[in-house]
Amino acid sequence: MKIPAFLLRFPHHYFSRRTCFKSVHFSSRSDFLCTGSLTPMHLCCTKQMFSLKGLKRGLCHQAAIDQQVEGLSDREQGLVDRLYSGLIEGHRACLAEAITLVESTHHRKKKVAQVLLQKVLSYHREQEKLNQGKPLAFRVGLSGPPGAGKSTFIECFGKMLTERGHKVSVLAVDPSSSTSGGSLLGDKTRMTELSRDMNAYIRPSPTRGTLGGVTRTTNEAILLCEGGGYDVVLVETVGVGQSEFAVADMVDMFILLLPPAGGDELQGIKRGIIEMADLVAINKADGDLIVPARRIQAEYVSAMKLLRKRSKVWRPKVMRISAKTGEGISDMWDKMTKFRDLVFMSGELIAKRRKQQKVWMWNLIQENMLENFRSHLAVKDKIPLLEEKVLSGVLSPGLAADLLLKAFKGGL
Ligand SMILES: Nc1nc2c(ncn2[C@@H]2O[C@H](COP(=O)(O)OP(=O)(O)OP(=O)(O)O)[C@@H](O)[C@H]2O)c(=O)[nH]1
Repeated sequence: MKIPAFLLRFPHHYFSRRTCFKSVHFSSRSDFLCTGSLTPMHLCCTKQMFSLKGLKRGLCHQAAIDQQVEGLSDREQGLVDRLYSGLIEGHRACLAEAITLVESTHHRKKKVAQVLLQKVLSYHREQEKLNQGKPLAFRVGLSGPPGAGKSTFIECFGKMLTERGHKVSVLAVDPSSSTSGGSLLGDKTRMTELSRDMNAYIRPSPTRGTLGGVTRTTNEAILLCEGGGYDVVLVETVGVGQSEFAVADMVDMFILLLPPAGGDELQGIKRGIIEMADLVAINKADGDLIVPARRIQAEYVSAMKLLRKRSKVWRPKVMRISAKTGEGISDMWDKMTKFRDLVFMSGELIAKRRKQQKVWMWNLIQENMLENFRSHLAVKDKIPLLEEKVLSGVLSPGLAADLLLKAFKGGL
């Protein structure tokens, strides 16, 4: 489709008319994510603006931002400007406020948050260009069963990094709270010393919402932390559910922290998560636990040899550490930076981040679609009825799903 010249010159004019074309070409749209021009949330919200095939990249991008900005009141625009400059100047209070904003489920606040994120993304791109394309921050996922020593480790590891001049943020993802009503990570006082450190920022995930919601806000919180100058972003999760898979999809490196305990005690840990690990750290390798820690290390070394190779330049490592004594922590950081440098130099890091952006966008679409489906008037009342029929064996799940989907499509 040929784009009229006046549209290229006045994209505002074009988009403000809310012209919406039916055709949707997602593959070309994914480019916006891969180049970091848009956040997946932004693209998800404004996808009707991208339906004109072949529209120039810069034009779409700018128009999308402009339209979002245009929709804001002066007060909202003022808030975006204040949070943005505060964030870039490194004020922790602004970072905290900005994360609260992205966590909000309020319609207006969500919109304001997207404008802010968009500005932060533009800032990122500029900074990364200055940094020869190297990412501003190292995103690290940390998972492990309850009691493995995650908080003790983060405290020790975080302090070591801040002493070396790094700025560290810790985002604790705990979606268990949304299903069980209790919080595994948020309830107790954790990492007391690190939380007092001015070069560290610790944030528990929201205690409400679905895993999808938590995933979105964590991804966005990562961007904000990076905008705030944190060069190491640690995303912590309890390794007993689905959250660790979600976290593995947001980070550059995924670390599994395990206690020196055997198979039975680690039943909660899913096999799949071991396959995601770039590094397995057997913690508590001190005192009487040194011997079992060695044994567990050997077991994991042989188990991991059997796993499919995920990187051309890195073989997952298994090492022993003690978060209590600090033994092995510095060596662990050396391995982590080696990993970061190797995957960056090989191009794997950038490719991984691009892929993650796409996964993030599709997760958002999936989540939104499902939410629309469940709350749609044509379906809402039928769901419990059909669920009941499936449970009692009167209807097959396939037929029930067909009936619901038909009702949904009919109601569109
Ligand atoms: N001996 C020894 N004990 C440790 C070490 N790291 C942690 N611990 C102990 O293990 C227990 C659990 O540590 P936490 O840091 O709270 O573990 P966690 O994984 O954060 O646990 P949750 O907060 O329940 O998820 C505490 O009693 C720690 O003192 C270590 O390196 N050596």
